[in-house]
Amino acid sequence: MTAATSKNVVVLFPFPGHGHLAAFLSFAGVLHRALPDVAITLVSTPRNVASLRRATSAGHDSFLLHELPFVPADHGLPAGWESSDGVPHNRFPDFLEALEVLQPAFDDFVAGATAAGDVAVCVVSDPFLAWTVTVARRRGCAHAFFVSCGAFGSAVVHSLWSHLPIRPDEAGRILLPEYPDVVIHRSQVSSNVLHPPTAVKHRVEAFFGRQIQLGYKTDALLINTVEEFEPTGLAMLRRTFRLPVIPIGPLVRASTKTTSPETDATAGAITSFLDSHPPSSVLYVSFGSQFSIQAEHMAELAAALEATGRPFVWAVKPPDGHNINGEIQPKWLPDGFEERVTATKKGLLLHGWAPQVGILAHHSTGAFLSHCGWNSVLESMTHGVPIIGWPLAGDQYYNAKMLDEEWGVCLRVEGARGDMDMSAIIVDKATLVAVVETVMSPTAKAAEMRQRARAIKEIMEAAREGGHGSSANQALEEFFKTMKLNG
Ligand SMILES: O=c1ccn([C@@H]2O[C@H](COP(=O)(O)OP(=O)(O)O[C@H]3O[C@H](CO)[C@@H](O)[C@H](O)[C@H]3O)[C@@H](O)[C@H]2O)c(=O)[nH]1
Repeated sequence: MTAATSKNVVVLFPFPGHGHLAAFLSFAGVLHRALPDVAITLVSTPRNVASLRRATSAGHDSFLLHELPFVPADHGLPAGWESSDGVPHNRFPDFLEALEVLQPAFDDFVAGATAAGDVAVCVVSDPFLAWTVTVARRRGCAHAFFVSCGAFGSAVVHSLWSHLPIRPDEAGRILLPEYPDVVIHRSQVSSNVLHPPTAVKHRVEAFFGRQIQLGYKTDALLINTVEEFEPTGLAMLRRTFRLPVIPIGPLVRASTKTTSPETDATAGAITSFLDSHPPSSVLYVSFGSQFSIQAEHMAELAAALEATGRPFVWAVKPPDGHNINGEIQPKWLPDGFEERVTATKKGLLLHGWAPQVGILAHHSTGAFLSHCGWNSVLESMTHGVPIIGWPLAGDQYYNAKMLDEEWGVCLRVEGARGDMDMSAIIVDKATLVAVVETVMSPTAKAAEMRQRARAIKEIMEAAREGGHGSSANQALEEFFKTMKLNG
């Protein structure tokens, strides 16, 4: 691939949430390596730009940052609410609507970028910021969505959003008109999108209605996935959108180096814990950067982990309804739980940010109990680690469904299907013990899951950017052609 002239400008606009920002950062890195002379700018609100700047100082120095003015209080949001990570689920519609007001400032920025005349400006945004299409069209720019979720999950979510409000049948089944083969259960969709309507649901419906219509006006969909890993989901999206649907993945963060005495100490403790256990014997538990399980489920999970006696590393966060970046209160875990598992060297509780990729890369990690956020899915699959799926919201249900039904690499926790605000979720100690034992003990199912995870790992390795004939390279070429960038 030859270098482009600096007359190419790519403007990347991620949705403000950790998983989305991280995926866009990886994408920026890939773009820069493929076309070093393209000017890449990441655009976001002040706090997110500050966090991207910190990431920049850790090695991403290949792009510029641009800050759009955003004051949460102007939209009735508490100070600091600039990232979906800190926004409680019942305020999510407020957050989504607030971001729509960034449009005039973004328009000014794109107008400035195109002012030079002979510059090709291309806008790549998150689908949650679909209004960027309007700006791109107004300013004569190419536009693509970069979807940091998987293809199957995106197709299902898109279908659900296209038919709001959702009316399950008497058995709780939801049929997707575009995809008659896919059946979703009522407990696998957010209550925000279910019939009967309420004032909040009307707002969510109106927001998604706007996104859906704009979604068809883009030039391409870039998906952080791999053709051979998600043929069904990609085919579904291509059928629906009739646009280039380009699997650009797997974009997965590298296992990062530690940068402070504090993180060095944590990393050291994790490594020595993992080193002290046999290969594939440790269960890693994490529910991502935005979600947490309910308080009663935390207690059941802790009791189950202790009962199995299987070694585990748990990136533990306060339960749903609390600040998930806050301290763990003793009442959320069984009495003396952490002290006991630490003393017996059976468990390691990680408070704060866990070095997830490093843990998944360690040979002692045997399975991942995960909410099935797409980044976690890709990180697990690129390291050949099978998943115990405990989805909590949105695409996570469909990611788990795809991994389970298409690949047999994920065992879903029975009963963990309800969304965050449904009281009818039943996940108890016995259920959790059974599923952990199935995956962590030498069962036929566990062996099969490991073998399938290894097969997916190979697919991911073959696809990765850089290798000769890699499908990620082909995808990039297709992207450059569609966006009319010089490759
Ligand atoms: O202690 C932690 C917690 C998280 N992570 C990282 O944070 C990311 C989490 O991403 P993901 O697994 O996708 O979960 P969420 O943060 O919940 O991601 C949101 O965004 C995803 C798409 O980008 C969607 O698939 C999810 O449903 C949505 O919740 C991953 O890279 C993890 O490695 C850590 O490194 N340490």
